Amino acid sequence: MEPTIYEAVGGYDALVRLAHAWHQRCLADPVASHPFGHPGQHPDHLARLATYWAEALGGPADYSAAMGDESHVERLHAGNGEHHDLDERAIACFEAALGDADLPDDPRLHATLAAYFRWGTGLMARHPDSPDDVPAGLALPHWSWDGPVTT
Ligand code: HEM
Repeated sequence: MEPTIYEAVGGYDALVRLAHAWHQRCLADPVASHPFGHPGQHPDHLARLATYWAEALGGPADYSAAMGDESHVERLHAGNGEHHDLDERAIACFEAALGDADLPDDPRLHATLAAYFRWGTGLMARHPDSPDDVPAGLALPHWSWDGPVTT
């Protein structure tokens, strides 16, 4: 059977490296650094982000089991107005981070991860007006080698 994206990238540890690399790229960017570094953000942000990505990419469902659902995550990102420039900068930082994180040198894997992140950024931007607009009980969305998983 074909490996999951989670397996192909190298599992949780590889996704933690990717989360760190993305965060470093964002912090170094004049636009993408703005959302980060405010007081009150979760101290385990990068581990939680990697756990979320693991689940979305075919790994264990630990985020949903222990941390939250999609509604929780989208509420964290909601209510900041439209911010297309920020989103594009964050996507560019992610694409650069793919080269920083010591991942398998596999162009299909890199393209799949980049497509996932672009899609995910769109999901996070769905509720610009208020976190109250995010419906309750959303399931964490999954991404496959063929794009979004629809159940
Ligand atoms: C424009 C792009 C993005 C920006 C600027 C951004 C920013 C942030 C910030 C500032 C936090 C910390 C929130 C807090 O603790 O108060 C956060 C948490 C998080 N973000 Fe994003 N994010 C972006 C895209 C994404 C994408 C594409 C995903 C998933 C595919 C994602 C998943 C998460 C998760 C899982 C958390 C942690 C939630 C938790 O603490 O349980 N983010 N993000």
